[in-house]
Amino acid sequence: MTMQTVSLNMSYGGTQGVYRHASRETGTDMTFSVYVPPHTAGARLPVVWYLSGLTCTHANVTEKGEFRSACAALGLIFVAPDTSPRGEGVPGDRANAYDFGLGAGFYVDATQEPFARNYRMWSYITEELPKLVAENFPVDPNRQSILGHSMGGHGALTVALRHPGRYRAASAFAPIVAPSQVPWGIKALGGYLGDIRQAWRKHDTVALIEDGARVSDLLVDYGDADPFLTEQLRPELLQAACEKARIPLTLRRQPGYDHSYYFISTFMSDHLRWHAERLKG
Ligand SMILES: N[C@@H](CCC(=O)N[C@@H](CSC=O)C(=O)NCC(=O)O)C(=O)O
Repeated sequence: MTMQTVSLNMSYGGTQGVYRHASRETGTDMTFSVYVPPHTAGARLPVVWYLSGLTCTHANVTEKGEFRSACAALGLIFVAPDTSPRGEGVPGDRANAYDFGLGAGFYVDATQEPFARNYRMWSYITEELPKLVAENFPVDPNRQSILGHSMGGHGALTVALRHPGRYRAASAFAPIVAPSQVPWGIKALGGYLGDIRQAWRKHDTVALIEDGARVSDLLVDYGDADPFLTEQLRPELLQAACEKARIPLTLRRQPGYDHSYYFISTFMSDHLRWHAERLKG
C-alpha cells in the first residue's frame, strides 16, 4: 500500500507528518496525521490511535490537541485519522447537516444506500489504516491503544470493546456512550445501518457492555459546562453499565470545562500518561 507525504515538520525532536493514500475501504483518498517521537534507530514504539469528533478532520487534534510534548517524553506514536470519506461523488454533503455524512462517519460500515460504498470507517480504522501505518512507521503492533473525543470517543470505546486483545488501553474525552439512546446516535446509526437495532448494539458502548464485551479498565473525562452533556453524552449511562459489569471506570467530571479543544488539550497529557503506563514492556 502506498502513501504520499503531504507535509513533514520537526516537533519536540520528533516528526509530525500528514499523509494521503487511496483507500480501498472508502473508495476515496484519505488523509491522516502521524507524530513519531524521537527514538533510536530500529526501535519499535507503542502507538496511540486518536479518533476525532463531528466536523473534524485529522487537522483539529493535530493543530489543537497539544499531544506532542507528552508523546515525545513518553515515546508514543500518535495517529489521527479523518472522520469520514470525502471527495467528489461522496454522498452526505455537510451543507445538509454537521452531524451526518461528511465529517460524521460514526466509525461504522454503512449498509444503507447511498452510503454503503464509501462510509466504511469501521473497516478503515480497524483494518486498512493499521496495516498501512505498520508498513510505514516504526510501530510495535503488540502495543496499541486508542482514545477519542465525542463521536470519536464513541469510536474509540466501541473499537476497544470489540478488540480486547489488540488495544491495551482505551480512554475518551466527552464520549457519546449510548448512541442508540441519543439524538446524534439515533440519526447516524439509523442513516448508516437502517432501523436494525441489533446492528446498532455492536456500535453502542453501553449496549456492548450489557451484551458482555469487556476491557480491563477505562478513563473518561467530561466537562460539566459541556453543552452536549445531558442530551447527547450521558456519562451516567456508562457509569451504570460499568458498575453492573464491574469494569473499573475512572470517570472524571471537570468543573467549568466545555466540549472544545481547550478542554481536550488540558487533559491530553493525563490520558497519554495513562496509556503509556498500560503500553509498557
Ligand atoms: N455546531 C458545531 C458542532 C460540532 C462540534 O462541536 N464538533 C466537535 C465534536 S462534537 C462530537 O463529536 C469538535 O471537535 N469540533 C471541532 C473543533 O475543532 O472544535 C459545529 O458545527 O462546529
